[in-house]
Amino acid sequence: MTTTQLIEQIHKKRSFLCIGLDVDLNKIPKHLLEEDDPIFAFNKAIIDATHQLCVAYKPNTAFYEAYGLKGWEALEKTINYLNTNYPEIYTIADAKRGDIGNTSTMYAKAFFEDLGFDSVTVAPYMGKDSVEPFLAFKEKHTILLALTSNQGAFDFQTEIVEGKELYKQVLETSKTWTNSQNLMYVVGATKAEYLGDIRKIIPDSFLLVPGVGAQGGNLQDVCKYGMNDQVGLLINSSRGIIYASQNGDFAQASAEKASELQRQMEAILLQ
Ligand SMILES: O=c1ccn([C@@H]2O[C@H](COP(=O)(O)O)[C@@H](O)[C@H]2O)c(=O)[nH]1
Repeated sequence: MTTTQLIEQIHKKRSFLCIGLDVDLNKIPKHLLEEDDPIFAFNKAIIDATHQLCVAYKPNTAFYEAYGLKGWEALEKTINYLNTNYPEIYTIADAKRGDIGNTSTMYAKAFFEDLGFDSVTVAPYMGKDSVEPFLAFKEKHTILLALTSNQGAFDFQTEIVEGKELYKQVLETSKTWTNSQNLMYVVGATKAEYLGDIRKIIPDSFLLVPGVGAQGGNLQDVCKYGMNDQVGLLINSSRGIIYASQNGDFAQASAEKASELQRQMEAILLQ
């Protein structure tokens, strides 16, 4: 999906919500454990109940890799289900990859060609030759970790290196890479006060913003400092939506949580 198509979907649905599909078998309703593929059964129910309220889904691959082959198969079934039934939905593989060039190429093939995701998250710290193999896929987006939502972001990302915070160096340097127009960036909702500075460096890029809900980030603050005239934000919530209930009504409960965020987004878009 192109950036233009993503923006069209945001306006059509009056939503820039991304729902995180971080499936933990200890947290899903017990009756689903009797299914052949409980992870996919859970995802399918959540997707069917929420797809009109969001523009994107973001499975974090850790939650699939943890279950070995069955987990990877569930991930494949989930992305196939989305691409077949809801092609208007933007898909993000939150895999945080990045390695020497030939290895990055194989990661890019795995997520873009084999699985068919629209985008993948990538760590920037191995530099240009570790990220450009992802950017070589011109129809896809590469989402670079810039300023993450966790406390550990202050260990390195905000450290001053040669007079400038490291995350700012990442933003500025990444703009010089081949096909950098296909970059998006991860900025945690818990770091909303940094968004003003971030927008000075990358005014036009889309930001994937996790950390609303369970991690305490505030939607209004993120929009105040991070929204641009193309919206430019995908706000992710995972646990806050998908684990709204552990009972038979879990899908409906997730839709209610997603709807709460969508209504707030609609009000912000109308301002
Ligand atoms: O800086 C980051 C980067 C990625 N994440 C991921 O987003 C979701 C957040 O889940 P919640 O349940 O809504 O807290 C999860 O997959 C993280 O690994 C992040 O939180 N922060």
